Amino acid sequence: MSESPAIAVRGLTKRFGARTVVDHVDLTVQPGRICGFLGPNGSGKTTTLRMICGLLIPDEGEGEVLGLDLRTKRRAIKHQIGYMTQKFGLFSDLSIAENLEFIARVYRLDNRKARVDAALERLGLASRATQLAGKLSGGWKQRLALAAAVLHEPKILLLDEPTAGVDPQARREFWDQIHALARDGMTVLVSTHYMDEAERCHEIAYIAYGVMLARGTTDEVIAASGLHALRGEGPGADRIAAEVEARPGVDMAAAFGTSLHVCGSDPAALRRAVAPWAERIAFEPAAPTLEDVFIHLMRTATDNSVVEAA
Ligand SMILES: Nc1ncnc2c1ncn2[C@@H]1O[C@H](COP(=O)(O)OP(=O)(O)OP(=O)(O)O)[C@@H](O)[C@H]1O
Repeated sequence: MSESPAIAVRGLTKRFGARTVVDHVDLTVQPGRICGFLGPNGSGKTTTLRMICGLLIPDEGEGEVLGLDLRTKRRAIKHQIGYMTQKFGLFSDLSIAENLEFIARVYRLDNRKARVDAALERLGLASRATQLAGKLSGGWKQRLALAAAVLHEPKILLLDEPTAGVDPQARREFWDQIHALARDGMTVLVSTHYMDEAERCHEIAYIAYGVMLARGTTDEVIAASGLHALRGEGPGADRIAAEVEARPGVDMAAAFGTSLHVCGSDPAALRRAVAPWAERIAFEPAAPTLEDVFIHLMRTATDNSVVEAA
């Protein structure tokens, strides 16, 4: 397919004072794709997303968003962005429909009734339209926030940790909605700390301390990490994580239930590391997880926040 990318940015950089919080980030995302941003707290995920969407001016870098020049067409780009922030404001004593109507009026949208009805329908809110927003559970509130973010039918949706504190069922339903929007052609950028959410993205970008360290589908990111893992089962396997992790060749070891998950870059060194326990604990090759990769990347990245403290 020769479709132009929804987002194609190069060398995006942002500094706050002496500190570079986003350092020459490149990113290309095709239309209708869901791209997840992961990384430690304060790593520049939100700042990167906000620059890409024209909400923040980069200090360096260039690119096109929806075919528009990021440096000169930020206003036009912003009009085509829907942004759901970590904290969204709802009027708790207005109903779901009234909240959406209010937002439509504030943003001076045309065809307000049709837009509100379409958003209610699209996000499965129609049957609850008259319910007061203040009485909604966390999951439904997120859904209302999502409806508000897409009311103007943006081409790009920006979600900043959209399901923090929401239960697994509501999270799953929320993500079904995100996929439905992407199927209709919306490009979605989402920051998250949840592995299950990362796995629901078409592709992910891992940013640590402003630098993009990994990019691709989850399988590609895991394969590119070069990590290997072992799973240990046997008496006391869940109690030796700290000892195993202290051995050379082990990146990390953690108990999962009664078993032990061990991971590192060199399979032979991993085997040597667990040899002292091999008589009572059976170690079998296991698939490294996305979490293994992220922890590995985080530990090998340089924390630039110390500059700030200096
Ligand atoms: N307007 C600002 N002025 C100064 N520093 C800022 C500003 N906005 C963000 N920062 C700093 O830049 C760094 C990156 O912040 P950002 O919110 O992009 O990180 P993040 O990866 O989204 O973090 P989290 O996962 O905690 O949401 C942080 O140290 C933050 O304190």
